[in-house]
Amino acid sequence: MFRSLLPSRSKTRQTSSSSSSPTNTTTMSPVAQPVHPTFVGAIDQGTTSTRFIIFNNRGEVVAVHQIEFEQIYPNPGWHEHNPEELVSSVEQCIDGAVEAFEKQGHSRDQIKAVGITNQRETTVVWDKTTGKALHNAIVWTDTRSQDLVRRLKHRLGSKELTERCGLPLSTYPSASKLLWLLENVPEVKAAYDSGVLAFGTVDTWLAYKLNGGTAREIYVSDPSNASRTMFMNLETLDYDDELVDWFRLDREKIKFPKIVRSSDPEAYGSLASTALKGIKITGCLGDQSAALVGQKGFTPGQAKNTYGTGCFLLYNVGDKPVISTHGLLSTVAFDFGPGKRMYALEGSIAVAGSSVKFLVDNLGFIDSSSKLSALAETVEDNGGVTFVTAFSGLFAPYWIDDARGTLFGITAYTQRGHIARATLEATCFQTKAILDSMAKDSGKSLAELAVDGGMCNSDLIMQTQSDLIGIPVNRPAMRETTALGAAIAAGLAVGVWSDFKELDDVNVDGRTLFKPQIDAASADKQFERWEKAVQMSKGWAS
Ligand SMILES: Nc1ncnc2c1ncn2[C@@H]1O[C@H](COP(=O)(O)OP(=O)(O)O)[C@@H](O)[C@H]1O
Ligand SMILES: O=P(O)(O)OC[C@H](O)CO
Repeated sequence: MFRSLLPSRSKTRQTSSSSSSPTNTTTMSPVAQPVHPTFVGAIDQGTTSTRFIIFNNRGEVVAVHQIEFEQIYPNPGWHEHNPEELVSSVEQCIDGAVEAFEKQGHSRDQIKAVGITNQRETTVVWDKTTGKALHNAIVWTDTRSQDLVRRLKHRLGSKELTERCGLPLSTYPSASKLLWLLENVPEVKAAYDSGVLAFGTVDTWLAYKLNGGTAREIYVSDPSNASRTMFMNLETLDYDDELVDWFRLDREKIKFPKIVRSSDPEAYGSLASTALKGIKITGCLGDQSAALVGQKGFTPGQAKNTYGTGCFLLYNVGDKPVISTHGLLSTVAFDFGPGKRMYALEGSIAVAGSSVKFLVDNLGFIDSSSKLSALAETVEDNGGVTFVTAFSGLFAPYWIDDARGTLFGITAYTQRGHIARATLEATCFQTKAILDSMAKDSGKSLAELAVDGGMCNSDLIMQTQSDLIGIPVNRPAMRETTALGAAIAAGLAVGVWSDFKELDDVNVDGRTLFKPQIDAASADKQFERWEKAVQMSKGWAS
């Protein structure tokens, strides 16, 4: 039953070329000048890769180091990461980026603070007396808790959970992953019974380990991460005893991280090792919140859609949570202190860039993600093919846990290009469904969609998206918005920026606007077909 904590198999390749492709790279750009003497570092620990990026105080990327790490799929629907490898990938990225930074003539003490942003919900458990992980991290996409969730749905009060924590009972949040570990892994249960079990999302694990683990015992999380567990009350931004009790967990036996602000000069400690030893960690945001901050979505009504491994649309709804009645999540956008705490409505798509990687790694259609568009452009349209990429069931707005990936419309006419097109369209269709739900929940329609994330490098995907939703799609030139958000959170805590206003000029140049090129009637017709396919994909994993 137990997966061993496998040794690192990550590869690091260094190059001096400037590239935004998701390979293992160190990038040096000539933007930093002596007139901008302060810098902020950002750890971006995503689902498929880790990056450390050093920004100057104009929000420009000065140095990057990126490493892809091992994806562990022990069984169908299971997805794990080695927690030690996540930490070592961060450490290597810090060292690699600092090396590139110093080669440009800068000194590491010009880096004033470091922020963390991370894949959310992914669950790590460790022994607080040894600091050692007790199991591989269970990744947010993992569906092994499906049966457990079905059982929980029969428990009295299951329908009321969402009002308090903003999330639906599903395999996605951390709660069901933690319960699965307690039910299925004797070491985890033994640690719980003897009161030494520590639980955390990836932010907590990284802050703990980067501070030196048991030496300093930093156990913290920010509200944008803690709001993904199902244990946090959205109003109080603290753990809700009734929620924890509902999951039948004993707070005496399990160490939950303290929930602190997303930007804080002291709470997150400092780096105990690496080239930046002694530098404070002063910002922390779940990656989707960080992207909203990096797009400067500080005011209600602003939204962004991030096309990474999954795809996540966050819409700033203001300083009060809005509970969706149309399949969206309610979450904390960020907490930068009084008057600067915002909530978001979220549309979560489990499979986006991972469907592209599926064509590359599993089916060998192409040899890199960046070639998907070229393959899709070998044909004029999808040739009647629809791909419901429900590898982890379907998340928002459908929440169909027994759907699985299904290809519709295959004929002898179908070419690889048609399947490539259907793959990229799937994320765009699901985004359209989410925007429709958002309009129903908020009573407003978006005028424009700000985008980022690896998949947005494809012009074809962005054009398809704009065509299907009928509004312009606005893509920044600097696409590292997630890391920028973490840097902003960290920089605000130490005065690199004193308020949001100072960020007005950050990341505004060189944006590309994709405008709709098809009429609404043909977009609607395509969308109807997608909705039909979604309904037909139900029930496969029941
Ligand atoms: N040009 C491209 N076209 C389509 N997909 C791409 C392209 N470049 C990267 N991707 C996809 O983007 C994803 C990586 O995006 P990224 O934002 O780094 O994700 P994460 O933060 O989840 O690790 C990968 O799944 C990859 O397949
Ligand atoms: O790795 P990403 O960028 O797809 O983001 C993962 C999310 O945080 C999961 O909720």
